[in-house]
Amino acid sequence: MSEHTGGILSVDGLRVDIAGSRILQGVGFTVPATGVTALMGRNGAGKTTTVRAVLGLLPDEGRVTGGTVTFDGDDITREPTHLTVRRGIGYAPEDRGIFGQLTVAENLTLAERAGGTHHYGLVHELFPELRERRAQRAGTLSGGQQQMVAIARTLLNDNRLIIVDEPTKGLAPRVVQEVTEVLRRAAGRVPMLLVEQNLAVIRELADTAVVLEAGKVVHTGPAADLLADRDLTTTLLGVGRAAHLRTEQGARQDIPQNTTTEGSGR
Ligand SMILES: Nc1ncnc2c1ncn2[C@@H]1O[C@H](COP(=O)(O)OP(=O)(O)OP(=O)(O)O)[C@@H](O)[C@H]1O
Repeated sequence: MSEHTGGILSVDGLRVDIAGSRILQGVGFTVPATGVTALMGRNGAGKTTTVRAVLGLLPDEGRVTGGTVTFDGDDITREPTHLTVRRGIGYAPEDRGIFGQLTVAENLTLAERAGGTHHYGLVHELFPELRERRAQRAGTLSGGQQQMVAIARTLLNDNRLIIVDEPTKGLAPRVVQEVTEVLRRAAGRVPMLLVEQNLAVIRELADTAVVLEAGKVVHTGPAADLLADRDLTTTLLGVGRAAHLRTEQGARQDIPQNTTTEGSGR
């Protein structure tokens, strides 16, 4: 765990252009070295672009045109992805990034980072289901189980931060609940930057909230304070009273679908 007082990850004045358009307009926030930091914002606000810029994974037509990204005190702006990842950053992308034709065990083996320790004991302690299903093809797992594989892949290596992009997007409420539990187990072991729009998930997991709007940070603070302020969540996230009520009443039993993204199934 980092001793760096400024947080494990700092993004400062980050500007990103994609295909000639300015997508990030000077994004700045710090991810504390403990707990879950939620990166929130409406569709198209720039959440995925932010995490992809941090990881050096912008599309070919995208580039960082200003600002800095610092990990554990080191400047990693524009660093090649393989070097950034080796510093100890795990990433579960929005599409989960798992290989459907391969087994659970093969998916984990492929995630092993060369030269490091591989924490199979931890993965199987947190997710015993994956040991039971090690011979099953990942593509035949449920959505919740697939997300478990994606998170397990990040915990397998010596990571000091894991970044998880919209793990509940498009999932049915019951599966959202399963994925929330998976994330909770992971968050007990390593700090997490969680891109998420579902307020019930944020309420369950997040310590800190960072809200993006049109490529800028428009709010940073304790997640509980943001969720307690209905006017603010309505203004920043466009969520109405109904979402709040569902979140408050059903956070444990029946977490609602994404507040701004409808979806169903896996
Ligand atoms: N490859 C690309 N080419 C052109 N524009 C892009 C590209 N990738 C992202 N953008 C634009 O950048 C903006 C931010 O997109 P981004 O995916 O970062 O938002 P987001 O907050 O993650 O949204 P969502 O919740 O819908 O995933 C959007 O307007 C999007 O259209």
